[in-house]
Amino acid sequence: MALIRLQTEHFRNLTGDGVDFSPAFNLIHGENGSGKSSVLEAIGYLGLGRSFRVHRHQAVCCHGEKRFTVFGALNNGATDVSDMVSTEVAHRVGFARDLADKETLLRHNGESVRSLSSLARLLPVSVIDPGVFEIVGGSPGKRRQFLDWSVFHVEPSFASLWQQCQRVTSQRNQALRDGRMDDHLLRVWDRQYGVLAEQVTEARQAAVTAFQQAFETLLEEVETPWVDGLKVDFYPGWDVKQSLVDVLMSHREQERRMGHTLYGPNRADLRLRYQGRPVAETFSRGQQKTLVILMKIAQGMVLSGLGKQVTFLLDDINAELDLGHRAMLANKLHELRCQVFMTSIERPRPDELWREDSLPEYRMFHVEHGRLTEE
Ligand SMILES: Nc1ncnc2c1ncn2[C@@H]1O[C@H](COP(=O)(O)OP(=O)(O)OP(=O)(O)O)[C@@H](O)[C@H]1O
Repeated sequence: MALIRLQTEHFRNLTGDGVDFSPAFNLIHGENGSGKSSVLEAIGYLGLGRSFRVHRHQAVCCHGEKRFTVFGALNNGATDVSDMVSTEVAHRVGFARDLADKETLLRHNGESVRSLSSLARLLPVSVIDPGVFEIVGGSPGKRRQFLDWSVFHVEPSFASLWQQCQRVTSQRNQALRDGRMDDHLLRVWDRQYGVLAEQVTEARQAAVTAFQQAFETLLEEVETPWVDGLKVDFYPGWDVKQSLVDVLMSHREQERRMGHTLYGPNRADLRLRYQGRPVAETFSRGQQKTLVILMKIAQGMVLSGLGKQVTFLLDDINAELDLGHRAMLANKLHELRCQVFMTSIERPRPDELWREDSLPEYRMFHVEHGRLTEE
């Protein structure tokens, strides 16, 4: 599905006029501080239920207002190229947040919805902003987030499984910190944690395998000098030659000393290495950004194989990327037949990104003082 209409109320500096989008490419340009990232952030709310820039809803609510809303209309998704550009509305979705009573209201086709994941399933949103560098050089948690995004979209029941696993982890942590807790009770938590950990890891492993296949195919197609020697490996959070329960037993004292769980899916990671060294230590900024965008495109390929269309939010495409890399990525996104929102300060030149005979369907927008208008 693709977002074909957006309307906001009291969202940052956006004036909120309804705007129609292309189900393919949307190129948005405007000066610093005009509202480009805010447009992407508002779209992100419909697919993520939160901001991808800040932790608190309060920050995105227009100064002086107490409530903000984001409404979107989605088409019915792409089963072939002609469907992909369909502008017929199939779903109406909404997100509203009241700051005073701290209440979130979610709507789908006029009805209230309780869980965020039902909105997220409709609009899989993949964000490419300055935060992507954390996927390479940040904590393992950032890479788990990256991985779990595709696990969730491949297997939607993963969200509640992961929630249960996190609940048991925090109860177990509490038990580890509580010196009076006897070993018998801790073993009960271990067993529960072990069962959930196996299920989480199985779902993650399946997603990683599908991702690795897509990523390899993609790397074979692109001409980047660093393609050979690049490895993305999944570490489940413990050495799976042993059962997690055994690992926990043999590290009981260490975990008691630290006061939290040291092994299991909450420690999983994706290890990115180039010629045996961490990518974060060897790749330039431009190479890191290219790598993460390719990884996200590979996730998009996996979802596309399941009949789901990803909406990519690419904030400031020009930063760190030369024209050659921008064009390569724009072409790959075009081949994927996904929806893309791309921002830049300068007006983009489609003829620089795509050859004339392979120009995608696109719309061009300008943002000025929070007002988004089609050119
Ligand atoms: N809660 C808010 N209420 C009103 N205005 C806000 C709020 N938060 C941010 N702004 C303003 O909204 C404007 C748009 O910010 P945004 O980050 O979207 O700009 P941008 O076009 O992406 O800029 P840049 O090119 O510098 O990244 C800024 O001028 C900012 O000061």
